[in-house]
Amino acid sequence: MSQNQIPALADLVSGARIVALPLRTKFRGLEEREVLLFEGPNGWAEWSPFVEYPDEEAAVWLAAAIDFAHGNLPTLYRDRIAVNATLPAVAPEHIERVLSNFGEFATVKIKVAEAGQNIGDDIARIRRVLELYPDSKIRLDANGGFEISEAVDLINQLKSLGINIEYFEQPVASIAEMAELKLQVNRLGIKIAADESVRKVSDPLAVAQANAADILILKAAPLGGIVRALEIAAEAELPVVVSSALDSSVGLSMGAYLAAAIPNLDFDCGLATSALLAGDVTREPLRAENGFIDVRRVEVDKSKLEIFSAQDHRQDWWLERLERVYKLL
Ligand SMILES: O=C(O)CCC(=O)c1ccccc1C(=O)O
Ligand SMILES: [Mg+2]
Repeated sequence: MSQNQIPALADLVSGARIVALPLRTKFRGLEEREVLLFEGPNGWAEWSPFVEYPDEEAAVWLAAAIDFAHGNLPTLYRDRIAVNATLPAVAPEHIERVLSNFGEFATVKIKVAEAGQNIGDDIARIRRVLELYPDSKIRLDANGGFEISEAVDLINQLKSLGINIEYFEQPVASIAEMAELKLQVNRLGIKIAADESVRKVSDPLAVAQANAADILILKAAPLGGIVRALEIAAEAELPVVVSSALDSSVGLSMGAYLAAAIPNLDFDCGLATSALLAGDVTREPLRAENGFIDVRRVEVDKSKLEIFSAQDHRQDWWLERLERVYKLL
């Protein structure tokens, strides 16, 4: 981004709106999602690095948000995006309720490898989803939580149950483990997708160069924005899936623009997560309808900002974080 497209810090601070959105279901251990919103010439943008992220990482998310509010927008190839339902690592008895918020969908991403759970819990979750939605495609996401042997164990157990998966997202943590696991399971017809190995490493292309993934998950915010994410997609020469980070509809709109700007998009995208929120910042949320979300900007609603306004000390925390992180741009 060129310097002249970066707004002054004082303008960012005075225009910042900070909300704490309630979740319907705990996700990543969270019951509320804090996000900072601001408006630029293009419209609203969201800055919402998770609170534990260090400033250097949060700065990449800020560059992405500023670019979406102030920068040039890409050429778009489509005006709606096919999306998957996202199922947190809930117990089987909660699955029907959680998935009912997503409307119709063809694909479910199921979280596995949750701390404190075991592979039996994962299998039970997967089987319950297929009981409720026998025709849905299933993908798994372990957030790097498995050892290689555990991932292989889960894959083999699913095989013996006759359950096919579309792909397995970040089953293990490191690129070296991803490469080794991919070798083992590609033989069984299982594809490996990289998420953290793209967005939480110094070189987002390293996992592709190491032949350690079949698919890349691309998230606009942690990659520094739509332009950078598109470059990665073009250079990696792998199929990509655009996903999000439990954003408000404003953050999801950036994901929708990125997904719309990818020339070849063959998988459903992880952009239906507004269904996990019990509140949003707009009267017209980017909600999946019949398995698609629109590609459009989102208008923020003043009364929603008030209803979900974060507590004073959290506002202060975010504004101080913004001032520190801005200096890193
Ligand atoms: O990809 C999806 O289906 C939704 C987004 C998602 O799973 C997610 C949301 C917040 C933080 C991390 C992740 C993740 O993909 O690991
Ligand atoms: Mg993931």
